[in-house]
Amino acid sequence: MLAQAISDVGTFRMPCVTKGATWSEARRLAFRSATPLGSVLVPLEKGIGSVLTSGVSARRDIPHYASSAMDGWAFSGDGPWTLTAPNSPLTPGQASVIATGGLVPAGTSGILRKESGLVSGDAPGTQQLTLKPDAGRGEALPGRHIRPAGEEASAGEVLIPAGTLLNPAHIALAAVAGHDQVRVQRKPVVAVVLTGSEVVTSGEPAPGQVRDTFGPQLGAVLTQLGAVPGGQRRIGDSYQEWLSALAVAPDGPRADVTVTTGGTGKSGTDHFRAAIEAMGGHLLLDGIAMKPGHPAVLGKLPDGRFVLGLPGNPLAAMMALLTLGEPLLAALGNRQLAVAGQLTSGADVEPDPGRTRLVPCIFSHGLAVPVAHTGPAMMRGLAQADGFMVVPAEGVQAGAPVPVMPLPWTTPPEARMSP
Ligand SMILES: Nc1nc2c(c(=O)[nH]1)N[C@H]1C(S)=C(S)[C@@H](COP(=O)(O)OP(=O)(O)OC[C@H]3O[C@@H](n4cnc5c(N)ncnc54)[C@H](O)[C@@H]3O)O[C@H]1N2
Ligand code: MOO
Repeated sequence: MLAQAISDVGTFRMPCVTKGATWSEARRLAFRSATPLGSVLVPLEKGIGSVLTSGVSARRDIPHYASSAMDGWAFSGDGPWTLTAPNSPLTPGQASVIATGGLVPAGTSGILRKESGLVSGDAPGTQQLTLKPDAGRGEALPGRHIRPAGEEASAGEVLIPAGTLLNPAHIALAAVAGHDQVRVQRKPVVAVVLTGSEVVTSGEPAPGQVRDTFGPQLGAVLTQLGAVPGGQRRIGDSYQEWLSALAVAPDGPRADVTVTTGGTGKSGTDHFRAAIEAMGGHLLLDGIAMKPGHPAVLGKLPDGRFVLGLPGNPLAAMMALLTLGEPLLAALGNRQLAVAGQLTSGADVEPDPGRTRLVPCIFSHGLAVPVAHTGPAMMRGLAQADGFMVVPAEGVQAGAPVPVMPLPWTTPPEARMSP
């Protein structure tokens, strides 16, 4: 149940934390807690993958001059033609050598392709150009093989409308249209703080240690969720380390969101809540009635930064990221809140009173089929999955509809290539 979002404390209205939200409430709360970041001008190549906020128009006609579409000769009037120096105006009966893309001289009627013409004589000024007998019909007609100015676009024409998700071809078109920068929706910058003195980053961990599952994947997942990775930091389990990791150096990079992993529980080494409070921040949401990932926390610091606390258990953390992080980043990036789709359940899933279960599954022939190895500390099931089922507390029976969410890296089934 959603607790009240604001409570009165004396004459102040203090933000109040929502505890134990349902899965849907948690997503909505995360989405509503943020407003879109502004737009930003970026160099062309940095705009790929961003949403354009100001349309791109042609600065002038494209192409901006009439050019030759072939290697050969520019000619004027009917042949035979006397060859003159290239790049000079032509009068009827004259022709001059031109290359593909060359500026068409004034007075040009058309372009004769190299393979369609014959040059006789050697002395400059006396060479004659004639049409080869086997040249195709119409090779010397007016306008032949000329790319007229403005053929692709007229000056002022909108080439890429605002709202377009920019791909490399859009960026090339913006360059052709004379632009050096594009105005795009700013993406949230997300810093990551990985906690836990038992976490090792290479090789095989000793008993009591765990191999880091977050460092290698979070940058990519955050990028797929529309964020710009803003650096990773690793700390142990002390409160002081938490405080200094969440503090921002005055000249350091500014993140919009900091994601932490671990430390969301209630043990002596779990400092998320205390650190947020000590820094003058507040919690927006503390815990979600879901499994796995129930200890997930969302807070906000006085500098406006959001802090998303993911549980340490690997699958729990990813489900928490997709539950809270995905809507938060969507709101900051000016995108819609994604809603669950619906498939038919391919298996019975038992009731679990009071909480939603997020069950990694594959999508196959319209069915959502749960995968094995989906304990909160496991990654094996998620690595096979296309998405996850959002199973209500009362469970779901095989053959019944079930809400599903795709994983950020999953290609929609209709877009998959056949082998
Ligand atoms: N008494 C209770 N204990 C626990 C509860 C509870 O309700 N009462 N909830 C359990 C659940 S559910 C979760 S999830 C975890 C949340 O734990 P924390 O967020 O405090 O995380 P840690 O305790 O630091 O670590 C938990 C687990 O995750 C492993 N871990 C941490 N970082 C990494 C990493 N980078 N790569 C791989 N694995 C990592 C860590 O070693 C622990 O095994 O609390 C339960 N306990
Ligand atoms: O977040 Mo825990 O499953 O619910 O591991």
